[in-house]
Amino acid sequence: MSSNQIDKIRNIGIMAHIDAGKTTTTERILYYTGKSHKIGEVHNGTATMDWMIQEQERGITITSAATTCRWNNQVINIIDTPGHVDFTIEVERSLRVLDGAVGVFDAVSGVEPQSETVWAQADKYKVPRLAFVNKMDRMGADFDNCVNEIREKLDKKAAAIQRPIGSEESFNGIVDLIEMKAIYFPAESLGSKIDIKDIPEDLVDECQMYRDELLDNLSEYDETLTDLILNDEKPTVANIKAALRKAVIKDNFIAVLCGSAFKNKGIQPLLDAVVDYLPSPTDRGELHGHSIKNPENTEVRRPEVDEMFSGIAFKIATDPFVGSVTFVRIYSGKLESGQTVYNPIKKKRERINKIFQMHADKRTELQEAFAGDIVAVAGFKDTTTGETLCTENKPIIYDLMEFPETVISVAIEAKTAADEKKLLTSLEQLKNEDPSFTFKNNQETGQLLILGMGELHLEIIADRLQREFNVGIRVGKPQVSYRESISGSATENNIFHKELAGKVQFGDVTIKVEPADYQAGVQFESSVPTKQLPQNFIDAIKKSVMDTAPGGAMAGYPFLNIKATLVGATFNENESSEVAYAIAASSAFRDACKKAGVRLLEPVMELEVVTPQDYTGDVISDINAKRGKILTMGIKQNKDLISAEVPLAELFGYSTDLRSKSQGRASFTMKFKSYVEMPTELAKSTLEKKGIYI
Ligand SMILES: Nc1nc2c(ncn2[C@@H]2O[C@H](COP(=O)(O)OP(=O)(O)OP(=O)(O)O)[C@@H](O)[C@H]2O)c(=O)[nH]1
Repeated sequence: MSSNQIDKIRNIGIMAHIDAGKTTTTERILYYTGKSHKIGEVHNGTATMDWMIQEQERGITITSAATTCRWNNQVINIIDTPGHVDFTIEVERSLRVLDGAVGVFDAVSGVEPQSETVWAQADKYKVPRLAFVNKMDRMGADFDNCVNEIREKLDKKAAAIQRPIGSEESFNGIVDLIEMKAIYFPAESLGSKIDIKDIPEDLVDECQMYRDELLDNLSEYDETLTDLILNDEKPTVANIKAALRKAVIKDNFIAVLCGSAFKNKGIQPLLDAVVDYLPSPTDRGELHGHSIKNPENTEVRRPEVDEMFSGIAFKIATDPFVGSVTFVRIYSGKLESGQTVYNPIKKKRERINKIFQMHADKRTELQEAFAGDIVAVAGFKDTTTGETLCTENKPIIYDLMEFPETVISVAIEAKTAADEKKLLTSLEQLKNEDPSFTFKNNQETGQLLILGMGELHLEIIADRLQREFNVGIRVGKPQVSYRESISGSATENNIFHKELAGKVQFGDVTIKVEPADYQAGVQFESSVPTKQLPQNFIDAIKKSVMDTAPGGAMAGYPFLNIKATLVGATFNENESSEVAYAIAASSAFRDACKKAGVRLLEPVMELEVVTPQDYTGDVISDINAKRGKILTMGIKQNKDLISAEVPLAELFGYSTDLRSKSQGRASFTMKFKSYVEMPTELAKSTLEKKGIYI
């Protein structure tokens, strides 16, 4: 169903907090668009989009699944993303390549913490959105509260374009505020047939009021609409739709819809809204990237089929039938099976052996694919997540995506020698698929550590190793993944001048290190001019510093928040060698860090607890005992809402803790906030428990 009519494509993501109903909504979309003939349900493990065994067993989405369907003559490519914070990389990489998104909210819970995170991710990539307030059938559903929370918590201009008819058990339809019609979804037809009627009399005034509010909001974005309103003329449905489309696409205005995916209500109007208001790839405009020769120069591509090919590889997965496949969003030009494309970051050619359109874990082979399409490609060897693919004669590099820092580790060991053999290649494959996962050898203990975003993330990795890759492993307890940083500035020189491989080699490097205020590894700069030291030696120094950084200088944890500057170097015409500069750079960098004072950093989480008031006191004193800091207190659904920052080290097993403290009535969510310096004595005793003495 690939389309070379690019303005008829919508590439959308479905995103939200865990359990808001993303997968259920997507399953209904597949059913009503005729893509599937039976409705799949999350709770009985039959959802098409949750195809992994771990997803079906747990009723959660772990990996983002892609599919394609048609609605009103348009092609909609959909990516259903996970809601759990441990799988945030899936949301990040999907949003990087999507043109629009539907944020799903639970009508009872409103805007939850993970919704705030995914909305911030969508803001970063400027992805226009619609909001779907789901679960209107649940007790306590409150549509207006949800609209207000979108405005307040997500800081968005938003207005309802629908009103619910009835609520909770009696929720049975919606009013379309643009057409001013009531829409019902009779249960007998599983919602396939819809009845359009006049608005119930008791709702007419209320709906008129909300329609006026909508028009008021929209007049800011569209002069035609403003003129009509000022002249007391009635805008047509077409006028309003045009203004809304403009507002959503250009200014990130949020149109809010409602329904109940589980009860089959509200899905067809949501699909109409996707087509009417979310952008096609053309609406997103020209694409800007960097030139390969001079990264300061901009390269531009039009989102058109007759333009040079360009795309982004945003996901690598293992397909049981095809092997490794790379998901590619095509931004310009077209791809043909058998063709070769260029990866300008790896400086490698990649062959397109096969092109597939994916439907969760099923696939249809295509001979060609066009600008705007999202496809999976078999045959790539070197390309990893986030890299650009383009034509070799005029390369372009699109901005890379950001990958989150790992915060937790678990030691694993192979059960048998045969398992040992398979373990490293399996871990390599998992790492290739998932940039938020990594593994390494713990230098002190010799143990193999797997590192990731949270307990659930690593639990799923361990489970996949055993079941999918058939590797027998023993798994240790989760441990905090610490970082090292420096508390001041220092400069160190190192000279390497020795015989190596039968030849005297020379390298002289002076490096300055200073703390940097950003949550990323090490940043390298050179203030040495290339007439003093040729560029290839500066490159070797940079690579050596970057390779040294993950090993730290105190307890073997990766360095974070450090700026390293090459401030001095001498050159020896006959003896200078890249290896010698690399060796000198590694020592100079580590020594400078030690001189500057190495500190241990620990991950701190943002914790939100919702608890009945009876337990608030206990919950707060427990947070204080865990070295936590209470940030704010509020009310949510008649319960106390406590926001705090707590070190991850104190939060292992918190769900059991909180359950017993509140007799199972309090709930919590947490997400990574930042790495923070540990008090010296605590850092010392933490490391001593690991057998490291500083
Ligand atoms: N009452 C009610 N329940 C719903 C509705 N939509 C979904 N659910 C239920 O809510 C639970 C979570 O739904 P999912 O569709 O898995 O939610 P999700 O957002 O995809 O969850 P994750 O992908 O794991 O984050 C399931 O048990 C659904 O059956 C709804 O409209 N009303």
